[in-house]
Amino acid sequence: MALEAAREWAASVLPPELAAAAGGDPLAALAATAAALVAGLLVLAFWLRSGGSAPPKPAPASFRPPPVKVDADDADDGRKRVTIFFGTQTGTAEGFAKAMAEEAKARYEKVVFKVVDLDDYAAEDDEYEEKLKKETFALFFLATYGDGEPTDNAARFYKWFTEGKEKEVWLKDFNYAVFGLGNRQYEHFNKVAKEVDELLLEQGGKRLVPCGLGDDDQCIEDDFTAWKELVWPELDQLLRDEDDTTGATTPYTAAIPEYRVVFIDKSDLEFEDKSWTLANGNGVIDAQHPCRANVAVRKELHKPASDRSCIHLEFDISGTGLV
Ligand SMILES: Cc1cc2nc3c(=O)[nH]c(=O)nc-3n(C[C@H](O)[C@H](O)[C@H](O)COP(=O)(O)O)c2cc1C
Repeated sequence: MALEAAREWAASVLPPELAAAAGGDPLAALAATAAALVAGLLVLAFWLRSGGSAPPKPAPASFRPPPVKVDADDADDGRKRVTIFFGTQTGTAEGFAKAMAEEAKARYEKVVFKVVDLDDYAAEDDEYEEKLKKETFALFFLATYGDGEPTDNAARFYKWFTEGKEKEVWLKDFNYAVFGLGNRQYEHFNKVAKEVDELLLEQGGKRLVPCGLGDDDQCIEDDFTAWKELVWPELDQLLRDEDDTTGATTPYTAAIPEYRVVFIDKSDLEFEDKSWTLANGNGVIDAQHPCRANVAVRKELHKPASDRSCIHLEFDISGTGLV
């Protein structure tokens, strides 16, 4: 009887769909609803006891910024640094810059020397000023072409440097020297080097020696050697520590490409090897991939009374692919 009364009461309080889902028994539906409610309350109580926070998410994979690659030459280890820039078209300025660096490394063992292609120095023009401000010792090897134009790899720097800004003093503690590569036969002899040398001075740089004027109409190697002899005493003062025992006359290690010179008497040749003048087997011919060619003209430019020698050579480049 009491069970029947409870069933009637349950039917009056529960929606008919729930009773239908429980097989038409409102009391069973009520019991199932109560059980679900109790289970929900238990989960809620457990969640509140655990501090009410959301279930922990899986820990994100730890993020580490990619390691910054520090060039050993750029690390700030307190050592003095010299940057040797080059602007070249056919490789001579680059060869001189590398030769200078090699010799300087032997002279100043504690100093870091870096040879830099001017094109690679800054990705954007804005970076030139920022980067140059951090330089303290800089050497420039700059060739001139055309109507006193810079080489392709120096063109962007030269435009920025000569046209871009007002000529106020912005270089501080910037010791520099410039060696120009040119040819006196041209109207604008060494214009690029002279211009850069002058502007660096105007803009606050400290010129160590007069601009070297290499002339490949004569012996440009001699000009380079003479200029270096002026530079070393200046660098000695700036780069040598008191405890530096490295001798000033450390032998010179050339980094410029070396070639073997073989004198052949034609009468010794059993047959004339025509393949001598053919291309070098590489896709390109440059300072690193030279090709063979016969000497067509050889003249000593110095008079017999001179204690120097400068030889004018003309090569027969037919068959090399250069013409
Ligand atoms: C086509 C041409 C144009 C040149 N124009 C000039 C010039 O205007 N002024 C100058 O002093 N030298 C000029 N030179 C000489 C070069 O600057 C010189 O040969 C230099 O040593 C080249 O250096 P690099 O091998 O580093 O490019 C010119 C040479 C060539 C082949």
